[in-house]
Amino acid sequence: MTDLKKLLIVEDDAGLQRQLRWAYEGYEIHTAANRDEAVTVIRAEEPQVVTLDLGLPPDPDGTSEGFATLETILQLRPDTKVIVASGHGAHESMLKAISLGAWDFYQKPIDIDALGLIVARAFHVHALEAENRRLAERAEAGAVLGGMITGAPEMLKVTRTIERVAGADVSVMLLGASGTGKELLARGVHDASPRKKHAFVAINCAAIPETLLESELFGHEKGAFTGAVKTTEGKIELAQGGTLFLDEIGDVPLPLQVKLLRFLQERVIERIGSRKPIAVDTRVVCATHQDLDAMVADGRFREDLYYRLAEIVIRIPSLAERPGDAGLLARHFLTKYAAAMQTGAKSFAPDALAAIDAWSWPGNVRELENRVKRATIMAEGKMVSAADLDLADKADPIPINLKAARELADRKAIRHALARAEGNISGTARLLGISRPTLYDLMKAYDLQP
Ligand SMILES: Nc1ncnc2c1ncn2[C@@H]1O[C@H](COP(=O)(O)OP(=O)(O)OP(=O)(O)O)[C@@H](O)[C@H]1O
Repeated sequence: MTDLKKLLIVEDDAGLQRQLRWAYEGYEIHTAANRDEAVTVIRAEEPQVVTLDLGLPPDPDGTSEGFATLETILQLRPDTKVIVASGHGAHESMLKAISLGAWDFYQKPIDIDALGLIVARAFHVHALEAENRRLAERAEAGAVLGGMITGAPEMLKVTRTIERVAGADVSVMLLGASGTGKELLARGVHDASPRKKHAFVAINCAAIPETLLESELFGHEKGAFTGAVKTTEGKIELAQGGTLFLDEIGDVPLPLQVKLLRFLQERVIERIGSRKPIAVDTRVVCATHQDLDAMVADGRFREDLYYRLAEIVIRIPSLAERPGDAGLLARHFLTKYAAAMQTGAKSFAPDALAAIDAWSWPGNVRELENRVKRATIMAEGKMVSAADLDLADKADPIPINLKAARELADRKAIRHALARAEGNISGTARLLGISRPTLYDLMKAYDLQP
């Protein structure tokens, strides 16, 4: 929406309409003499403020058409500030108008100066509300949980869950595909917890050879094995007081699972080559992209360890399951890498945006970050193209069409409701929250059978 202040005057008296039109300065004025004209202006111009005469044709001496117009305006643009005018002594009509959502009222005959003040205040409040909404949207769609960029409700739900569980000293298991941000979220758990002043220690159990993993985790004494030239603390010990993040927990071999379980039960470790127990107070967060339930079922992962690690289980949606996030993250990474590498790339060309939206992102955020980083270097001008992202020809040829999307959603909901109501039309309409005639119309339009 533009910042231009647009005022719609709905008034059927041509003389009064003219008088009002010239009474204001600094606004773009539109006029309407009846409901239809008002609706046309609301749709086309989206005025922030409307003055509405309740006595409109075909009921110029009553209020019915005025109220109907008020309701239509608020249905179309609920944020519009509607100031209602009515004849002297029409106290009840005013109260009704306010209860229907009008912002303010004034009584005829019109006092131009007083009305001018009400209109100016309405614009002011509208601007404040719009700014508030913008700020709230930015906060929602921006960085959450220190550094997580998301605007997707699916992911915001995850971050809120994490914020809630961070304070309780429970173990957290993050399940999600590679590159979905599990490590970032594990860090989020740590940063939002009372342990944040202590260390966050991460170890990727899949990246370390089996033979070294035990020593990495538990540490070793000097001379414990060939090559152990000095005593070394393990990652568990290093996370004393803080948080230990065990990435790819599904890759821990069974013998080491036993040792991990013992640590989680007794909260003590022994370095390799030592019998001295060392008490360690650390919170464990783990993650995996594997199906741990299946691994437990066929004996590849210990069930008792699973329950120790999974006091809270959080599933991280893939990037494809978070509509809109790919574009948001792409812009974030473009800004970041263009600044870091001092390139001229500033924005995405339309074909790049379409490709980003349509691509399925099998490698999730990591893939997106890599593609944008590469594209920032490859782009020749200010615009990053789909080819720079190596996504040319990969955009979905189906254009986004809201009508088609709505029809699909309608069909799905009606089919579900019909199934639940066992084909009963009244029951189906009730479940859907619509009237029977509306349901009949929709079923006819979509050619659906009960
Ligand atoms: N929502 C996000 N906002 C900003 N950066 C993100 C987001 N999600 C992931 N990243 C970045 O994407 C990269 C991959 O994320 P991360 O390492 O947390 O994923 P992962 O799920 O732990 O991956 P893997 O399972 O492969 O270890 C990192 O550079 C991370 O900073």
